[in-house]
Amino acid sequence: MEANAGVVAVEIPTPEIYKADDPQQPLSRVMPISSSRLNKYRVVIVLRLIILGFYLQYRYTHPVNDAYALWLVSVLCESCFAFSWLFDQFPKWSPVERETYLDRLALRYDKDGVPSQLPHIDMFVTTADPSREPPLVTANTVLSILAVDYPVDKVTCYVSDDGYAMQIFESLSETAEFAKKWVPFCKKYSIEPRAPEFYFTQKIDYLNNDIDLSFIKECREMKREYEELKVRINALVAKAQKVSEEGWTMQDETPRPGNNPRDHPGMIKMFLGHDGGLDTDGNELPCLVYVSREKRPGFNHHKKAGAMNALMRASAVLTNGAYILNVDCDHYINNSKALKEAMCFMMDPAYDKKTCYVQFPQRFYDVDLHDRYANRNMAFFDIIMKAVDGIQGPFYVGTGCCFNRQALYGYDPVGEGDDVEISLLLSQQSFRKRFGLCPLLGAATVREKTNVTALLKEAINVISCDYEDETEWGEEIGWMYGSATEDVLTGFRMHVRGWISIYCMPSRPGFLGCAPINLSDRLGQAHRWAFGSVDCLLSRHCPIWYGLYNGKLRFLERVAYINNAAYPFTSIALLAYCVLPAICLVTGKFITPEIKDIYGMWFLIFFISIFATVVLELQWSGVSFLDWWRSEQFWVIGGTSAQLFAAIQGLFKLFTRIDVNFNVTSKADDQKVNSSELYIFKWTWLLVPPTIITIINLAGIVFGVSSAIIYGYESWGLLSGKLIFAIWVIVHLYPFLKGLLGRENGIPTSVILWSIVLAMLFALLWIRVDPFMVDKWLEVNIGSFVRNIYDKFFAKLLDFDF
Ligand SMILES: O=c1ccn([C@@H]2O[C@H](COP(=O)(O)OP(=O)(O)O[C@H]3O[C@H](CO)[C@@H](O)[C@H](O)[C@H]3O)[C@@H](O)[C@H]2O)c(=O)[nH]1
Ligand SMILES: [Mn+2]
Repeated sequence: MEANAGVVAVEIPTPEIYKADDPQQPLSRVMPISSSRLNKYRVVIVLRLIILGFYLQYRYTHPVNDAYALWLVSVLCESCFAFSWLFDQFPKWSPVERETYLDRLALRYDKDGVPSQLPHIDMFVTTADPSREPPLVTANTVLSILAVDYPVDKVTCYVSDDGYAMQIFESLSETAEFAKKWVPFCKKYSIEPRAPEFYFTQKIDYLNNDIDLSFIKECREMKREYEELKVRINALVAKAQKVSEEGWTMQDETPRPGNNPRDHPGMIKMFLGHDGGLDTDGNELPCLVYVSREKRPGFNHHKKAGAMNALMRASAVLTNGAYILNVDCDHYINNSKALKEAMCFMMDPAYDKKTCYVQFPQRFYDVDLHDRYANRNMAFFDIIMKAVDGIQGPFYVGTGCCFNRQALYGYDPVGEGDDVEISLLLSQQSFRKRFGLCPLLGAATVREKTNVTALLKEAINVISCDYEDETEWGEEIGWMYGSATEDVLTGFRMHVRGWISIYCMPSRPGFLGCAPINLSDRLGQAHRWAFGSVDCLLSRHCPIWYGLYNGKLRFLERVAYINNAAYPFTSIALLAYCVLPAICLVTGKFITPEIKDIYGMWFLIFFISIFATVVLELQWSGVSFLDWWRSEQFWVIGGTSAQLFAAIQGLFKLFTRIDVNFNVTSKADDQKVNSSELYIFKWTWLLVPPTIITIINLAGIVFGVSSAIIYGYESWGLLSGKLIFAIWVIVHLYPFLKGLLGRENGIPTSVILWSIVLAMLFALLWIRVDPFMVDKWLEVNIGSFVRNIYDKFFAKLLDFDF
């Protein structure tokens, strides 16, 4: 400013016309997070690191002599937390946010009146269990895809049915019919979202003046049609309850071979598309392909990853889209521009040759108002993912992710001066060893629409059980096998090859899915994730050293992956730490010497620094305090249950090779927010440790307070330290308790019995620790305390002179 003082302002020539179709213009932009905020955050991180050093130094040099074991355990736990904090914190050094320019994309590749230049996208939907994943849920997802805002001949929707379920198959055929009316309606009025169940449950303001009368009429008509579709799909579900042994008869009266989901031939059926009939406006619709891969006993089908690989080959044969976008059956497209959003990155010259995937955050439609079990997972989706996006890219989280097909084929990103047709480099022989016998895989050629019968035959061939024998599917290419969470591993392999990924967060969420609503489903999911992580850490893909030799995985990205794989192990320390306050309260010992000297200061400063990092982190990420607090609570709930078991099982598997199952999470077929489903759960072993922790801490508080009142044997400073410690634990476990007690059927007797047994064991243990105190306490309690009360109140009452 000052340099310009007194100088006549020079007019800066404005560009004649703003050229959005200029190929030099980027299609997206990194929006660095306000540097003043970020810098404050970084300063506080460094301060916290220093303070942590002093704090730990004090802890190590000041053992509690009369409670050495307590002190040692607590110091070990604290060191473990400090260590895991480092791994969690440092990848968050330079988070980013991004912005896309859809208008530039349209001007450059999708001008009105000319054939669209946008690339072909194959959309994959996976469903596995018709009893947990209602066909209506899948139907809605499929409709949102068919109606997506993208050239119809450039989208194909593949549905993988791992349950080989008639109700899924037939409801797809109903859905295809309904799409002929639904898609033109969506496009005509540009409605959002384009999944009818969710469109019709949102409030439509019919009284708004701007609203078109013909819209009202058509909307009512569509709603009626959709209700009819629902009735028909529900009828199919009901019909499927009674299945004969010989198999099904399909709608067109041809028999369907077998009905055993574990033993059946591969099946593909195409609906809509080029010669599948036009919609009510006379336009073509995207092709919809039902795929149920072959299943035979004795084969390892590799769960979801196997299904994805089968789809990848089938789609390579039939359409060979350059990009693949996969969603779980419950994750419908909520923003019809989502595909174009992804293309803003994939088509951008700055990114196109090195971006393996564009990941959207997982968002949910059915989370209860208070998000009791941290389903929204904001600390992950809005903090960690934005942070790794600033390094080498977000993790792949299994759904709402658009892949570059070449990256899935295991190729390296194309560098400067590299040959684009990489597949040509492979000899015939190594090609077979890699991709199997089908010659159509691996290359980037567009499929002709003719000759569909021959292509279908080839597609059936590539989804057979033995196709992958002696190939690199699941090992080097496609979705990775051998992990309960194939997703993170698949993305990790790409990052190791030097690809980058991108996090795409349009303001209207791209996809919405169904979160597990009750505690047992939620813990089951947390368990599968944690087990997948542990498994990865102990496998040959261990992020600590896997791919170190080629040096393409950036250091902080590696740290983030290590943190993602190792976090379940902190649960062992967490368990110990949550039991400590109870032990402290009943034994009268504490993990620190007196809180009064310099230690008290470090302790306080340390907590302030933790609080400051949290506040600043919430500030740059825009996450609310409540969301953060829910994640924090779930860290303790999941840590003392799901993750703890996963960590133990992971170690167990290392020695015994026994795997865990992929139990599909149940999906409700409407928005059952705050419904009774929230309270339904099955009792599992997962619930034992947090239940015991709560009980013993509550008992400890009662014991500690009462004995201090009567007995007054210790300093109030130490007592309040212990109480805060115990309350900290209980407050974190509160949503868990609510889930446990709030259920409709009451606590199963087995839980109560086990709790009593374990509480007694705990008491015995404690009596062994300090039998003298027990006697003293009992005497005091039953003796003087009761007599005191009697003396004070009761005796006075009796003395009352009538
Ligand atoms: O043998 C199987 C098992 C599962 N699935 C499908 O996999 C998807 C994910 O299953 P779900 O039970 O919904 O798991 P979530 O815990 O909700 O899923 C998250 O975590 C998984 C990894 O554990 C990822 O694969 C998912 O994409 C991600 O949404 C569903 O569409 C299933 O139909 C199959 O296709 N075949
Ligand atoms: Mn899910």
